[in-house]
Amino acid sequence: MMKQEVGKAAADLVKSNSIVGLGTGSTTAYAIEYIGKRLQSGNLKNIVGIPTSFQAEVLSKQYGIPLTTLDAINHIDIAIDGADEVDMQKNLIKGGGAAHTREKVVDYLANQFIVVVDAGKLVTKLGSVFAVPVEVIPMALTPVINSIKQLGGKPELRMGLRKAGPVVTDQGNLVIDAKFNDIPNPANLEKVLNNIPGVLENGIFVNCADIILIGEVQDGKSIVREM
Ligand SMILES: O=C[C@H](O)[C@H](O)[C@H](O)COP(=O)(O)O
Repeated sequence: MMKQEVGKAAADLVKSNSIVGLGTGSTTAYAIEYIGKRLQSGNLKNIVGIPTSFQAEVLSKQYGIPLTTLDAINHIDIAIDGADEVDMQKNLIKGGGAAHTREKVVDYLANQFIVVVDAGKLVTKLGSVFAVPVEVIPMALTPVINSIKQLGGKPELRMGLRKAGPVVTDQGNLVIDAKFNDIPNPANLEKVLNNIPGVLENGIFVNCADIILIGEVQDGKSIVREM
């Protein structure tokens, strides 16, 4: 319910004649659904979406949102995406759905990036609950795992659910979930992780989010507030 409300609130921020980054995950899925409904009802006109994953592409097609690629456009007006953790400085951990690499490309390009979360995603210290997803090319798996250990992280290869073996990303790579007990400097860890040979991208997003929309229950009612 909270996810639905916050997804709808974000969808309402999309204006006609705009290019929209469409994020990944269960919360953004509601935003995509409502954008589709607004198009259908004529309340929203002439938008084109840039999907951040195969999931976003499938959902957008299902809800009738026309899509394009980054080759065909020169800017993104607004992007809507979920997050796994949000700290007070609007730093994020993303990639719970293994989509953080494409999400980072699209979300950073957007003039306005709206994050949609429920209140359970808010943390005082980034990394205190969630591990940092690190997308790695398959041949580099072992050296990257060793490098993460040297950085003080606890790396775990993400395994599939209802699929034997590891999760494979939309790019055909693997995901290591790296748990750090403390991330004193998220911007620095983002750079250090991306500097390990064989790492494609990690899920720390710094200086990217403009608006955080938070869904929560107050007095038994679902409400949406801005951070
Ligand atoms: O890779 C997935 C994304 O970063 C999602 O946006 C993130 O995991 C949040 O997903 P959800 O809204 O399902 O919690």
